[in-house]
Amino acid sequence: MSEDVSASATLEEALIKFGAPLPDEIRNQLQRYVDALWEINKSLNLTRHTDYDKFVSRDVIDSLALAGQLRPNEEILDMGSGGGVPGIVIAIIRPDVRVTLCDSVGKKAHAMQAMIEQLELEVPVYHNRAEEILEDLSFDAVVCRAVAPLKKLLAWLDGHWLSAGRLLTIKGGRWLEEVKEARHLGLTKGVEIRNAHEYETPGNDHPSVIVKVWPKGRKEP
Ligand SMILES: C[S@@+](CC[C@H](N)C(=O)[O-])C[C@H]1O[C@@H](n2cnc3c(N)ncnc32)[C@H](O)[C@@H]1O
Repeated sequence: MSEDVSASATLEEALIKFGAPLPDEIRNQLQRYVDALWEINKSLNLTRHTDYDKFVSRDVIDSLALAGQLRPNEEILDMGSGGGVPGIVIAIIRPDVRVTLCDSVGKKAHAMQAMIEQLELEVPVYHNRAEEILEDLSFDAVVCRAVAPLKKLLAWLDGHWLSAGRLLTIKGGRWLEEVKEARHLGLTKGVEIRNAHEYETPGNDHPSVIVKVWPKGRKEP
């Protein structure tokens, strides 16, 4: 366990913080995923973190927060999953949600495929840009973390809202500036944007925010 729980948290602490008393089987699977990713990351740069507890306290907590915004039976696309954050965590802790992973970089998609097989999860993994997938498949929500500024996400999803459903993206203290930037570029005209959930992560001064975006005219999803 980390000495300084204010700066980082163990997996157990992260789960307690989110009031997620998960069955042992799911908790063990989550631990297996974190261990597998950590092992792969020694040879392949899938997460920028070098500190295991920090990875758990930022990435896993973000994923748990996002998982809390999803409804039973929803079908979601994790855009730019990298090493599986938040998609693999959501697939493990929310077996009632159907997750699809994608990354535009082949080595990341292949590493995720290997972890999905190791964890025996039924999760499709695509080596594609999310926009390409949205040409053929439909989802209730697109989720993403640390992929791009809001202006880029909105530009990519423009014209794909029927198949994207809504966007749930994790942002930091600058999220309102990102909204202003996107508005200035005329990228917010067709959408509603709202702070759907705010939460603290260990060692961060600013709360993290889950920003929800959906097409104008549609009832808030
Ligand atoms: C900084 S990484 C973040 C990975 C992961 N979401 C996380 O939080 O650790 C961003 C990832 O998004 C991928 N990416 C960027 N644009 C994308 C797009 N339009 N569709 C799919 N993947 C994309 C990149 O290849 C990269 O792996």
